[in-house]
Amino acid sequence: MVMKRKLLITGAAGVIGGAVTAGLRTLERYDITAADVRPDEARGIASLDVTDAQRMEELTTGVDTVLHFAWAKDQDDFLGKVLPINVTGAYHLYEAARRNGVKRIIFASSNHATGFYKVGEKIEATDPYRPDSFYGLSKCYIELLGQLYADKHGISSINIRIGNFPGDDRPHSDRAAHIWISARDMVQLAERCIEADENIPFLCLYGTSANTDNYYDIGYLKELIGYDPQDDAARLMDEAERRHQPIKHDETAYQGGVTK
Ligand SMILES: NC(=O)C1=CN([C@@H]2O[C@H](COP(=O)(O)OP(=O)(O)OC[C@H]3O[C@@H](n4cnc5c(N)ncnc54)[C@H](O)[C@@H]3O)[C@@H](O)[C@H]2O)C=CC1
Ligand SMILES: O=C(O)[C@H]1OC(=O)[C@H](O)[C@@H](O)[C@@H]1O
Repeated sequence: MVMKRKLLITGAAGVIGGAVTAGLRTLERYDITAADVRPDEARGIASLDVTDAQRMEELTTGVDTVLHFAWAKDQDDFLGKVLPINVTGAYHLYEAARRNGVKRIIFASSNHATGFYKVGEKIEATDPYRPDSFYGLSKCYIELLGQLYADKHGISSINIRIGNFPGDDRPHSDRAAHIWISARDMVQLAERCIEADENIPFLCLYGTSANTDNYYDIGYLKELIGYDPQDDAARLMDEAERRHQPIKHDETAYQGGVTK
């Protein structure tokens, strides 16, 4: 009998975690534990509060790869949410992973880790951080937590700087056209990160579809991990225009969509 790779997906009741869990389940190739602070028996989602170190320890037992999508929103409440829930939760995850011999953690980072690069600048995933908010800064911290555990404990850490993934699977704004990722591309990217060479110790990458107007050049990911995105925001925006669906015109000076 072929042993299936054991995955833990956190934040599985959420927009991205839900889509990735459903997509990976249809492949029938993985043994998946899905978990969220909002458990849902009907959807096969167990209970996990990322601030509960003991529960994290239980759920990572015997797991090969964790996909970490759990996140308490209210992005810039540094003292109320970012630090006590999201940063602390990531710490518990890495610690539990270390103790339980988890091989790889795939973390849902964000374009906001580098959101203060100017629109028009072509950036690479190895360029210096330019967080545009406490939210973006917390993503930088957690990416580097991954670097620490990769260097010190040999846990392979892949940080996907996700662009824009709205719940209804279509881009809604001019800015989204540069960073959007479709559900099927997100599932493919997650699967490619799970399957990527086990000797990759640490990797940051931008997670977008094959958008005509992408801020980032992601073409190299095809050779590196086999990511071959199928969708393009420009195509869907043309379609939206034909159907008179509203598109927000929200171009800003900075890639994260922020103003000073
Ligand atoms: N949707 C987007 O456009 C982007 C999302 N991301 C990142 O991707 C991840 C997922 O985002 P979404 O699916 O959009 O968010 P979401 O809010 O739909 O999903 C997050 C999930 O985490 C769960 N959660 C909250 N607190 C928790 C806790 N203490 N313990 C366990 N689970 C908890 C929530 O119940 C929710 O189901 C987040 O880390 C987010 O920062 C990054 C860039 C873009
Ligand atoms: O930049 C964006 O569009 C997205 O980036 C993120 O990191 C957020 O989690 C998401 O709510 C935003 O919509």
